[in-house]
Amino acid sequence: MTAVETVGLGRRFGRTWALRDCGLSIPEGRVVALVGPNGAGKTTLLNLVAGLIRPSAGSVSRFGEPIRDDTASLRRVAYMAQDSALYPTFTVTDLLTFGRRLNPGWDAELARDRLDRLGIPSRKRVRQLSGGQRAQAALVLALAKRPDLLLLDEPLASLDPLARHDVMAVLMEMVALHGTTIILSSHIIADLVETCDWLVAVNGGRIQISGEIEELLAGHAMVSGPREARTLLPDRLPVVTETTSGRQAQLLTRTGAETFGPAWSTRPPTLDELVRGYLGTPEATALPGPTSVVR
Ligand SMILES: Nc1ncnc2c1ncn2[C@@H]1O[C@H](COP(=O)(O)OP(=O)(O)OP(=O)(O)O)[C@@H](O)[C@H]1O
Repeated sequence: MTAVETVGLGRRFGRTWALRDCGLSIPEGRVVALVGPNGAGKTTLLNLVAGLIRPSAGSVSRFGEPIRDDTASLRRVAYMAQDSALYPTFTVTDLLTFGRRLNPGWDAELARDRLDRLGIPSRKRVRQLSGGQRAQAALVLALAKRPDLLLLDEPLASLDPLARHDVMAVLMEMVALHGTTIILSSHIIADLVETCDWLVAVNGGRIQISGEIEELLAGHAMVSGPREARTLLPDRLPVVTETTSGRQAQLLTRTGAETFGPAWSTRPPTLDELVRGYLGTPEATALPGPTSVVR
């Protein structure tokens, strides 16, 4: 089953398109890394999938159904927004009471255990928590709802490295135990490598990549060799991006494990190299179709 499907999805603010022609099909049970530079359209996409804003064009469906405002549909989704707007005068206990009353499937044990483990005192008010503690509390609210689809907008941004690692482990547990589909945006690719198995890259309001990370890595190569041997590479090589450093040239290509003679070495890219290669070349795309061969 598809967890999220968008067809020709677009959202305009005034005359500016924040997101355009977005076609995505994300299978259930995936942990999706949503990446893109500042202002790319990531939050806009998450807001559309959460149903917080309406499309200016196209459509979104979750679990095969168009987004509706009814409680049954909303119950399946949790969204932790970037600014995790928690009521500042609420205590942590108030937040949990609020969560329990609003959500029939509320997992009180999960919420309590996690807050205890994080050492977040339940008597403290939201405004007395640190930025990282507030983010953790917001995440607890999202997790304890036990959603089928969990949307997280930069959940790791205010967390220290250990906390980031811990959050990713909790997300993995959610997927393993409940088959939750998770879409999380982040600027720190290293945090995503071990956990995410699907990549969506947005750039300038357009989707550049959407696919299984393993397949994407296997379908690309880092090709390195001496600059002066550049002419020995095939003319029609699908190059995503090319950099030179001293006498060395390095290309990210859509060629998989091909080899190009003794002067050139080929290896699969890392996730970071793949993402940087595409985001640095906004016109490149790894989506299927006639635009997929870059140059
Ligand atoms: N409510 C709004 N009114 C006007 N413009 C908006 C609004 N929300 C977003 N935009 C514009 O839409 C574009 C995409 O913004 P969005 O917040 O989706 O980007 P993002 O990828 O989440 O960025 P970041 O990584 O900086 O959080 C930007 O140009 C932004 O200025």
